[in-house]
Amino acid sequence: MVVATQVNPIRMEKNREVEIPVIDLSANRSKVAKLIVKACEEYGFFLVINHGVAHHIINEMEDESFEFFDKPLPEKERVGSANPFGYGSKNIGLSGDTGELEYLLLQTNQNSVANTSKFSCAVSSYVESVRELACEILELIAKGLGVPHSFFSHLVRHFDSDSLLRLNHYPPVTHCFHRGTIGFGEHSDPQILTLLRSNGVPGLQISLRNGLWYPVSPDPHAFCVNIGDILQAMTNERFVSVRHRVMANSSPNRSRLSMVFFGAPPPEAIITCPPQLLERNKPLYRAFTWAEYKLHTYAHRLGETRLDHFKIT
Ligand SMILES: O=C(O)CCC(=O)C(=O)O
Ligand SMILES: [Fe+2]
Repeated sequence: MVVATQVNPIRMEKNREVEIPVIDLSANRSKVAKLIVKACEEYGFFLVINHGVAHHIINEMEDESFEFFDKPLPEKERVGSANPFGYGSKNIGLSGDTGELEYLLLQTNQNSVANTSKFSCAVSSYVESVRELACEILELIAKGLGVPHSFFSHLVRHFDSDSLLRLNHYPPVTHCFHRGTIGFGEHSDPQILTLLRSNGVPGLQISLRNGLWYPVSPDPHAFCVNIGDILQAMTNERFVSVRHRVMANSSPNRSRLSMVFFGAPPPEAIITCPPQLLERNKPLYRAFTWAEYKLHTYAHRLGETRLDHFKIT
C-alpha cells in the first residue's frame, strides 16, 4: 500500500521577534486556504514555497533584468521614462518620492508583451506564470473566505487587467550610506495582490499592526505575497494591506534585484465588498472603480494611506 506523505503546509520563519508564515502550496488545499486567510488577517503578508513557477523562468527573467540594468544610462533611457511605463531612476512616481534604486515598469496586458526579443520572451513567460500563481492564491483566499471561486481571480485573469511587472534594481550604496538610508519608501501596494521575488540580497521590511518594522529574510526560492489596498476594501478590512519599505542596499558588491508582479483589476471594475463578507457589518468603503483609485493614488505621496479617501464616514 502506498501512503501519501503528509506535507506540513506551514513553517514559521524566525525574524527578530516576528514569525512570518511560510506556506507550502503543495499541501492539502483546504488546509492551505485556511492558513492563507489566517496569514492575510494577521500580517497581510506571507511567503509561499513549492509555488510551481519554474526555476528556469525565474532565472531567465533575473538574467535579462540584470542585463538591462547593466546597460549604459542612455540606452536604458531609450525605453522611455516611467510615465507610467518605462525606466526610472531615484524618482518614484510623480509626487516627489525618491529612493536608492532604478527600475523598469512594464505593462502586462496579454497583447502588450507579445514581442520576439529575448527580454520580451522572458517577460511574457514570467508574467504568465506569476499571473497564474496570483490567481491560484486568490482562489485559495476565496475558498478560505467562502466566496465564489473566481470572485477575486477573475479580475486579474481579465483581458483588460491592469496588472504590472516592476523590476527594481538596488545597486550597493557606498556614498554617504547611513543605517536609515531608504531604497524604496514606506507604502502599501494599491492593487489586489503582489507577488515579489528577490535575489539573495536583503532589504525588504514589513510593518505590522504594532507599528514596528521587521526585516524579511531574502529567499530566492519563495515568493513574498503582499495584500494590496483593493483586497483590504473588498474584504471590508478583514485583511489589511501590509505597509512595507526597502532599506538601501548596504552590501559592498552585490546588487539587490526584485521582480514584482502587481495583480490588478481592469480599469472599469467596480470595487465593492461581497455580501458574504459583510455579514452584519456595514460597508466601510464606498464603491469605486480601479481607474478612480489609481488616479487618486498617483496624485498622492507614496506613504499616504490612500484608501482613507474612499472610507464612508
Ligand atoms: O523592491 C522591493 O523589494 C519592494 C518594492 C515595492 O514595494 C514596490 O515596488 O511596490
Ligand atoms: Fe510595494
